[in-house]
Amino acid sequence: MTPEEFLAETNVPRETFERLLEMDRVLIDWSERHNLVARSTIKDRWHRHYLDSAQLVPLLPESAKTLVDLGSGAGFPGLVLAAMLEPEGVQVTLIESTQKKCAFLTEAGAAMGIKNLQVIPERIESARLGFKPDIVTARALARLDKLLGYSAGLAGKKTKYYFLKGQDVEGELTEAAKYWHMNVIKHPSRTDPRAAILEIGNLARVR
Ligand SMILES: C[S@@+](CC[C@H](N)C(=O)[O-])C[C@H]1O[C@@H](n2cnc3c(N)ncnc32)[C@H](O)[C@@H]1O
Repeated sequence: MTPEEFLAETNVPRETFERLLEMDRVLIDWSERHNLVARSTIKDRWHRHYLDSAQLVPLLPESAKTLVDLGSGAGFPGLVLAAMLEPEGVQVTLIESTQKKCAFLTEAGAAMGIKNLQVIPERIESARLGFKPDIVTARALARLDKLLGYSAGLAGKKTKYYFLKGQDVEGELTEAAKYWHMNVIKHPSRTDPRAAILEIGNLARVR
């Protein structure tokens, strides 16, 4: 997928597209020196990473004002969502424990001219938000049970969770159901027929 094909697929406003192109310029520059995303995925990054992230936007509640992305890595999905949701006034927080990746996220966010962005360079387990986010997102961070443990520590009763999940989503749901009550909607992925997006609400621990 080319950037122009991404634009046609998502129909993002021109200004948002320019910001994503700027993110990509910084990503490619850093990728020559650092391993930010798997090298095998760089050629098809507009499909594998940008579209994979952008597909979350139509699923998110319009009333949301705060979003926290866990283990953001090179900014997927968190930095893409920050660019796409800034016009809606959504504040985006990225939590990432690797300092080098945080430096990338901060530099890319500044180059993109994004103002609704906060990068927390800490482990999720020790991060203190000071607010209960409306939305928590994550991709390729941990299996669902562990993700929910991370999330529950940060979130409030009304928080909704959107996790991009791979092939073993059913196994992860079965495992997590031993420890968590939750309402789950499983959305098909637009980028990978074997993958799914889990939308989770009403999360509570099994007692
Ligand atoms: C496999 S990468 C995925 C990155 C990105 N979400 C993506 O899908 O491209 C997982 C990222 O989570 C970060 N990470 C892992 N455990 C973490 C923790 N406990 N707290 C914060 N970040 C963590 C790692 O440093 C890494 O950048």
